[in-house]
Amino acid sequence: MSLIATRNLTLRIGGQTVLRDVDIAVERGEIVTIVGPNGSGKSSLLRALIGALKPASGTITRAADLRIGYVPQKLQIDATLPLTVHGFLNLPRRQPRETIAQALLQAGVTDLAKKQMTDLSGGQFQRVLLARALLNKPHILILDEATQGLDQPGSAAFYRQIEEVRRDMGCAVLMVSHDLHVVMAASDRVLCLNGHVCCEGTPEIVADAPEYRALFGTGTQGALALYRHEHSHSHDHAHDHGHTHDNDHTHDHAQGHTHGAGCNHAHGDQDA
Ligand SMILES: Nc1ncnc2c1ncn2[C@@H]1O[C@H](COP(=O)(O)OP(=O)(O)OP(=O)(O)O)[C@@H](O)[C@H]1O
Repeated sequence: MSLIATRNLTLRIGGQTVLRDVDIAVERGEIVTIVGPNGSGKSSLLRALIGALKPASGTITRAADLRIGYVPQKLQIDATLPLTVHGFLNLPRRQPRETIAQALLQAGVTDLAKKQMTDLSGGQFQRVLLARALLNKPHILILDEATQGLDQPGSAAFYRQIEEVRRDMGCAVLMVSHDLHVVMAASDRVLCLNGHVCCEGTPEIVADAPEYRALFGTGTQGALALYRHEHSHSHDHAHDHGHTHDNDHTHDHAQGHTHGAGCNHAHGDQDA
């Protein structure tokens, strides 16, 4: 059984249909990325999955006792409010010190506990949000454009952390991202949304799909190929999708046609 799945999910906000007849499913341990233009319903879909938005029609099925860790797109913290990272992670419920330490470790920010939330850099802030989402040891992590505002090395580092979390905790990851060439390479499956599911499959299949190209053009192809090389490793999946691994280990060096963009990305990725 899937961790979470929708069937003919239709969402309406303020009388407007923002998503129509969406069928998606996330399986244990896989990383699925949702891409799509602004206003295509990505955040709304995530909000429905976490139970914050009621479907107009269709169903959402969650595995029994499913624990979800959610990283929102934005979170405003009052700049005048003194609040340490440790204090923030104790909201709204007090957590054992050990649990907080473990979550900070998994998010790659062990040294931030005593810092003020308002003193964090954008990248540190996102990792603290990630730590918060990890507190309840989720079966699935749901991230809504978690790297918004980060530079490319920062984004690449963040996604690598996500891959590490997946490896260590075995959780599935469902994320929305605009960092197409970075995130697609870190994903087992990509889903392209535009009011409905336009296309889905491995990053390569989606990048080649006419529907995807019509929305995003072909600009990410080279960097994408380079990233497949950078990320060529085996995942410890609790399950295996034949269709998601076909191209995982294609090691064609893409430097020839990706050099300009690819060097920066690869550098950021390795430094992280
Ligand atoms: N609270 C709201 N009130 C009114 N309309 C909303 C609200 N939230 C979302 N919408 C509308 O629903 C549609 C889908 O928005 P959504 O935020 O899900 O898209 P998105 O793909 O996540 O966009 P972006 O990439 O810009 O974050 C848009 O037309 C948006 O204007």
